Amino acid sequence: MDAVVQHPFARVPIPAPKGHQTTRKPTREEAEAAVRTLIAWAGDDPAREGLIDTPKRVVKAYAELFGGYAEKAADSLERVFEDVQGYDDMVVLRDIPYFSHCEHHMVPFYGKAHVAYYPSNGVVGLSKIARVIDTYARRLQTQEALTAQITEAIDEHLKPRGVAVMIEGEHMCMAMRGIQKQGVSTVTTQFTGVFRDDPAEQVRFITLVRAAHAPR
Ligand SMILES: Nc1nc2c(ncn2[C@@H]2O[C@H](COP(=O)(O)OP(=O)(O)OP(=O)(O)O)[C@@H](O)[C@H]2O)c(=O)[nH]1
Repeated sequence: MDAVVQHPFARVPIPAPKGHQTTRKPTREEAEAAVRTLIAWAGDDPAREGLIDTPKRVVKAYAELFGGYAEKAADSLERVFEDVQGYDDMVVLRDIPYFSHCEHHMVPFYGKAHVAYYPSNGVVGLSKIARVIDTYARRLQTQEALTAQITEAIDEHLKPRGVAVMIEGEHMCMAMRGIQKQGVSTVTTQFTGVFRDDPAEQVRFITLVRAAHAPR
């Protein structure tokens, strides 16, 4: 059997060709060869003109689409603004777009994320919340794990009085293949602190999120 490598960011061992070291990330050339194999397996000719550079492009695209493995949410949440001049109510960011890939089929799911927290030790820059979402979305995910990881990162690093995260997603693995149901929206939520303990806080969060979608 081929040796197995444990990529530092991978959750499962990656089969490696014989003779390779056992603890390294596959090279760009190996990744490109894997794309050529998939093209041929799908039934096309990886050597034809239109496809000749495709493995390079795919690997470059993967570096971007899965760039979240090389990032830490903590880095985005490091800088806290403590002087918020008396503000201690809910901060809500709604309709943050995200793109991710399901870990089952490696096809996209995407939609909107809504995040709220009650500051206790200060606030973070608004863009940093969106960065945390991207750090986790740009990995192989389930929507549930994505929701939990975003919630946990904000809770752990900001230590607010509570965090609420709601994610809406359409999964291409359900729309383009398999059951082929288009337009299905999956909604996941996770709450900590006051949001978890007080259902009225959940209602307030959901009301504020929904207000964005109310007809004008
Ligand atoms: N809970 C959850 N399931 C997901 C997510 N993304 C994809 N799935 C589901 O993962 C399941 C994988 O099921 P399997 O039976 O192992 O794979 P499959 O034969 O391709 O299943 P079908 O999609 O039903 O054709 C499917 O039901 C997908 O809809 C996600 O984010 N969360």
